[in-house]
Amino acid sequence: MKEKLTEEFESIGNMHYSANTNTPLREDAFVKTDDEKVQNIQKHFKAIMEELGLDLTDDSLSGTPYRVAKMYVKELFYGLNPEHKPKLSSFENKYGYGKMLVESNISIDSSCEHHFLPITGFAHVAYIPGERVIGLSKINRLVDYYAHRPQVQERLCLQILKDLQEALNTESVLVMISSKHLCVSSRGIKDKSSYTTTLEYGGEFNDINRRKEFFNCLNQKID
Ligand SMILES: Nc1nc2c(ncn2[C@@H]2O[C@H](COP(=O)(O)OP(=O)(O)OP(=O)(O)O)[C@@H](O)[C@H]2O)c(=O)[nH]1
Ligand SMILES: [Zn+2]
Repeated sequence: MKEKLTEEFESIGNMHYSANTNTPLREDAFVKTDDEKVQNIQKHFKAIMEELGLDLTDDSLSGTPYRVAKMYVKELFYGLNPEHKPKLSSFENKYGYGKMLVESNISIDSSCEHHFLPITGFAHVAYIPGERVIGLSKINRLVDYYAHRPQVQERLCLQILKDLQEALNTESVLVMISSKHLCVSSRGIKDKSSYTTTLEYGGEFNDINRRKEFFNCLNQKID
């Protein structure tokens, strides 16, 4: 089972890119269960808090190592466990819809792998169907899955793009992410106003007119 999961994880969408966009993982990444990971991280985080001089006998602090460990494994980083990868059910494009579909304002809640601080913002995804269409919510679910790993925004963008290209069997997919990195706004340079936009695409989106059409769709307001 564990070997199978590792294989699955490593084979994620190698179809269209020679660059390796996989999240760097240790070989033993799937040996321990999530509950074992929570137990171990709890001990390590207790040591960090004690090193900072905090008194863990205080009843407000005593549960924090467990809370943080559970939050890492089960709330912030569940996308490291391939068992949580959504099934991207696709359907035959019987109706022959052939123009652009845009799923916009998909919430991004991710974490920066350099500082383990939040990345928050939105993803906008577009594709031009061939023979297959995909359930709309599966796009949001895929974004959510890859966001819940320690990330850099460029790789997050590519991981979403590659899986959608594979599921839809077309290169004509575009993924745009605009987000704020707390590691830029709340520490270091402490720039509160800047945000980061990444844009990756293939197929028909190489045509500037297709990308303009996409940007026009983003400007539509429905409420
Ligand atoms: N390319 C890219 N860089 C990121 C992302 N998230 C954070 N970073 C950057 O990663 C870099 C890490 O740089 P270092 O110099 O090793 O770390 P640092 O001393 O904490 O850097 P400062 O943030 O400049 O204080 C910083 O410039 C971050 O802004 C991301 O998603 N993509
Ligand atoms: Zn960071």
